[in-house]
Amino acid sequence: MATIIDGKHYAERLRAEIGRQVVQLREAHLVTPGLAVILVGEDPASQVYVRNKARQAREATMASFEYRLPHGVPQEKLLELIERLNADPAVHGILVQLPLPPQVDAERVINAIRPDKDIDGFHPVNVGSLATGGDGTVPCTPLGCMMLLKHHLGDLSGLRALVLGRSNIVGKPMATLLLRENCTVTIAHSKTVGLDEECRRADILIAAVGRPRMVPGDWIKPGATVIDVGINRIEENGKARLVGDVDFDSAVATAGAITPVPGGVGPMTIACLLLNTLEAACRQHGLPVPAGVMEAAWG
Ligand SMILES: NC(=O)C1=CN([C@@H]2O[C@H](COP(=O)(O)OP(=O)(O)OC[C@H]3O[C@@H](n4cnc5c(N)ncnc54)[C@H](OP(=O)(O)O)[C@@H]3O)[C@@H](O)[C@H]2O)C=CC1
Ligand SMILES: Nc1nc(=O)c2c([nH]1)NC[C@@H]1CN(c3ccc(C(=O)N[C@@H](CCC(=O)O)C(=O)O)cc3)C=[N+]21
Repeated sequence: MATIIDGKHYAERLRAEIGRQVVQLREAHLVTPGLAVILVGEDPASQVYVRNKARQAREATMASFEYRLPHGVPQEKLLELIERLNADPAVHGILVQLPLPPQVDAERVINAIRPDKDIDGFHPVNVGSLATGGDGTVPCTPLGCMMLLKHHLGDLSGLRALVLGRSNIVGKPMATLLLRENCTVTIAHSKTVGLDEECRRADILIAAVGRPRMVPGDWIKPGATVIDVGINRIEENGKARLVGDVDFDSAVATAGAITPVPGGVGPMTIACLLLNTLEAACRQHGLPVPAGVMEAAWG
């Protein structure tokens, strides 16, 4: 039986430590980190995430600003709002919830965010920084996955990692982070031939596909560490529920450790968003970025 990696618990501890750092920052330097979240349209799943982000930011005593724009909002209005937030000294982090409706060019919107306020790490400046080993913002979901992996495995050097999915927000930055930790990295996607065999070679399997329970237990190398990023809403026995990209019930018998859905990567994503906002606030005020936050939180 696999060890269940309790992302919810780790995220709670991390948020508590971030909260302590926020209080120190305010007491020592009169700075309150501010997070602005923009949601376009009424996608129910996005509404849940945005609500959770705002609530958890406030719990960490950060300032939270929420902007809800109608589905049909013209691109110019969205760009104007970003310009305003770019210039607002109370806002240190700006997140535009993806996906965006078709009349909006997501690339243009991301490019409009000031790179030092891009707490998602999606701006090309931050993407380039990650690729070349710089210290720009790392995307929240891969950062959260990496924290769980390092805490569980310690040194990742020489391990074979398979990243299933190559999106800009999860798969690609995840692969870059694993490479930085000296893993031997394979990236698989919808055109990959022999996916089951690729998976069976992996000591670390990251699933970020968006297909409910696509990875069965017999694709998993015995003892492997499995990080399930997928968040899929399905209906089962007449009830709505969330499942990952991995078939948890069969995977738990083969894997050495596995993250559940819900309660795995999702809560870590939000905790890392708050961490990125705290760090952005420090940088924007010319203050040192708090070191060892994860160690302080988890011991
Ligand atoms: N827990 C969290 O915090 C977060 C969870 N998510 C979840 O993670 C999942 C992935 O998200 P995201 O990266 O944005 O998704 P995308 O849809 O952007 O990317 C999906 C990737 O999976 C690949 N893929 C699709 N079908 C298959 C298949 N049958 N076999 C192999 N590869 C396949 C695609 O390949 P190709 O490139 O060839 O099309 C693509 O690279 C979703 O469930 C999403 O909800 C996302 C962000 C945060
Ligand atoms: N610009 C941008 N940045 C993102 O980081 C971003 C985005 N857009 N668009 C959508 C995806 C998805 N995402 C999640 C965040 C938290 C949970 C989360 O907290 N999940 C809980 C369950 C929540 C529930 O019940 O729905 C869990 O897994 O336990 C899930 C998914 C961030 N994303």
